[in-house]
Amino acid sequence: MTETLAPEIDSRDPASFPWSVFHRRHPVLIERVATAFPRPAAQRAALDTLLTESTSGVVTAPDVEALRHEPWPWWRPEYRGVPWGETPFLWAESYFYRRILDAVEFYRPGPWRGIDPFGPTKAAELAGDAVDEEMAALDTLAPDETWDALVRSSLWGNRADLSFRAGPSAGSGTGGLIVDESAEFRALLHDRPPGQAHLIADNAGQELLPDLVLLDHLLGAGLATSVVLHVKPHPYYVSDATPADVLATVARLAAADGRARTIGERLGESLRDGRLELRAHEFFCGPLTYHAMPVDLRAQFAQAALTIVKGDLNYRRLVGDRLWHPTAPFAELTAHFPGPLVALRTLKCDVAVGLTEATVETLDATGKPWRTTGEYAVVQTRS
Ligand SMILES: O=P(O)(O)OC[C@@]1(O)O[C@H](CO)[C@@H](O)[C@@H]1O
Repeated sequence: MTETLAPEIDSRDPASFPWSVFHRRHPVLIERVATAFPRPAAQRAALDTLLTESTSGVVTAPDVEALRHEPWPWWRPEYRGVPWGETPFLWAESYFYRRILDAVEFYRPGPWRGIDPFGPTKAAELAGDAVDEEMAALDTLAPDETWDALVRSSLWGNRADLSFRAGPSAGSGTGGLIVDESAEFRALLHDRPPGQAHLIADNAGQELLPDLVLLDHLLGAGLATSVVLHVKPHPYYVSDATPADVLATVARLAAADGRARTIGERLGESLRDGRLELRAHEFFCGPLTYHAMPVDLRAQFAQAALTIVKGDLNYRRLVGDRLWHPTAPFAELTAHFPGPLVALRTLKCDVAVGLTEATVETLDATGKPWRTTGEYAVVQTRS
């Protein structure tokens, strides 16, 4: 049971998934950030220093100059001098991404201020064929399959996370849904009076596009009176959606043909008339779980008819970044979250909860990793 907290995940074990994130994914990521733009040598050096420090050194304090321009309220002085792997994985990853922003002078007044270090990769994905295919597929949907198809593409869009492509563990096949509460999700919207629906976004590109289409559907089908889309206020994890990414995605839809264009134009209208509201709370870029949500954000979800929580990182923050037993009850672990919720998540880290004993046995019996490959997914609800 969950009365006692399971161990918090860290990245000290070289055989662990979090270790591979720091030692295999991050070098690829740093190289990409370093070369995506012709950066001055000082930025390249700062990125290299960060990589060396986070793989074989100890945690150092954030740059004072950077903090003057943008505070990072989550700095923990007790971690100074500690090997990165011995700090909580959730904190360490978050700090790593903040340090990337500092290395590329994201907050420092000057020419690099506000330039998204992941912008080129996100732009390439948004311009790519996969997005064209997703948009073209909208024209083939029969009305009676629309809901299921939109939920499916929002869910599996999470698998397309760009950080995944920086690592070796992306599987090719799709394992499938290992918790499927799609019917409960549907009921939460279809069998209740419509209210304000919220969606906590995850990645830009192939994930954000179907998220936006889903929100448009909620409005158009009368399943929500208004919708709120929560994104990161600034670049965070490699492919995380920012307000600029939302606007680019709406523009991409509106510039397409067929149904995608209609949806894009309608989303633009909804942004203008406030039926679709974009919010970007600073907390979304912090290393804390949602148990520690500030009161203003908590109040927003408390009055929501439903909150859709997207992706792997949001899931870790929702249930806690801990080595829970995979049968630990989802409802119990998310009881702290105000209001009804649904999690749409492909599994890309060690955290797994809410599975049945039989499912765990079947997955374990495959003899292959199932928690971290993105091949499996869950739709989990709590009313
Ligand atoms: O939240 P997302 O985009 O679904 O997934 C993000 C994520 O998979 O990337 C990291 C590894 O790079 C994981 O720690 C993390 O959970």
